[in-house]
Amino acid sequence: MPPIHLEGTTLEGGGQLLRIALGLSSLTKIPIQITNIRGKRSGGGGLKAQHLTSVQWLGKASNARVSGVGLKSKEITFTPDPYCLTIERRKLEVSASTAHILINQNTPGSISLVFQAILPYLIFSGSNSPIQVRISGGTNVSNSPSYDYVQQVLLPMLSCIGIPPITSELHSRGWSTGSTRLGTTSYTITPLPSGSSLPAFQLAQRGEIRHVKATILAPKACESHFRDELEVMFNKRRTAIFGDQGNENETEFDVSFEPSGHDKRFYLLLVATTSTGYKLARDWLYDHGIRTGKIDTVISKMAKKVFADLIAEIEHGGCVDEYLRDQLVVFQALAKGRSRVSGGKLAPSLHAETAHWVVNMLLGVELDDDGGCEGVGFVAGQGVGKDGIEKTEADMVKALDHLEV
Ligand SMILES: Nc1ncnc2c1ncn2[C@@H]1O[C@H](COP(=O)(O)OP(=O)(O)OP(=O)(O)O)[C@@H](O)[C@H]1O
Repeated sequence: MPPIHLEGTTLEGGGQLLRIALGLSSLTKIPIQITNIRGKRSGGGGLKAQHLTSVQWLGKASNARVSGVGLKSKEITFTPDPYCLTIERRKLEVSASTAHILINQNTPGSISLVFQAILPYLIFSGSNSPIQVRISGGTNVSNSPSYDYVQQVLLPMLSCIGIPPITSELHSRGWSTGSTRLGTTSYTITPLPSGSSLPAFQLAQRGEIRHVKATILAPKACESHFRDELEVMFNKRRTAIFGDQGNENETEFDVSFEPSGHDKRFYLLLVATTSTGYKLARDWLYDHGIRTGKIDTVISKMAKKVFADLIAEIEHGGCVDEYLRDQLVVFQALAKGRSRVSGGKLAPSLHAETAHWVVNMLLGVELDDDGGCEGVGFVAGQGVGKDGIEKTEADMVKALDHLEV
């Protein structure tokens, strides 16, 4: 089968195109060729360490032939072994208990984006035992989901769409701001049972906003000022958040604070929970200059902006925020039957459109304007190619145990 060609400058033209394509290729065994990787990014594009890690891991897991692997590489061809029943025999001791995966990055490349790349593969691996994946890199990195976003938004929302619960553990934080620093997190995934599919899911009725949680990571000395600023801001925006009826409940706003360990590390996440249990969020890892004596301005700017962004998410009326919308597309495409994720009045972001394009290229799935699509019904531990033909019957738990890059 000749590889499907994906031009890396298409739409958003960044790393997400590569991650979704690799995840789907590893599962379905459809070979892909990506040219002009991250072709719309400044600095010449190509694979950064974080992307390279994902290519290497998925390549090993699916026993793929990969050409063009290397930092800054602008073109790869990825050909998974169509008969890869069990790559286990290479190095692995099979255990009936939890499988362990270690992924070590030596720069603070986003842990969440590596996780995003390998997650579909793990969920649909057909493993009958849980899989624990431990990844080092950055937990708080610009332009990517923070550890906190994954824990408070992505994982609960995956559970809302029918994916067995995934737990997370933060061992240490890794930062791209202040002095750069490596961190480590673990996730424990219970894959879909071998032979089963993810049933179609509907995120269509959002319900009312019931609660807002703020997570602050900042220098310890700012704690009380940051908390006060958020309280004031929240009280002023109560109607915009909860609507005219308001929500007079005392427990509607929680704030948690963790010292960031550096006077130039500021992060704020706001998560709104709806009456249907959905989560909408916005955050900011402060990435502007911080002048001595101007910390109050930073805090006030952050609180204002993140509240304004959250309110804009609430006002569009959808069930997911802008970021989650693109992150759920791959699961819609793999699910069995017609799934829908309502993004409200907001047009899909360029990232979401890119995700639509990739799933269409690889699986033939088409998303409509309403956020709906007919998924292929991918069978965990097996595989359905674009032609609907079953490719393998991999027992990937054996393959995954102690797989390390
Ligand atoms: N603040 C955020 N909260 C949650 N998710 C985010 C946030 N910012 C970005 N994302 C998600 O991170 C992903 C970013 O993809 P993108 O292709 O831009 O990243 P990348 O691999 O770092 O590549 P590049 O360096 O090419 O931009 C998308 O899935 C997007 O939804």
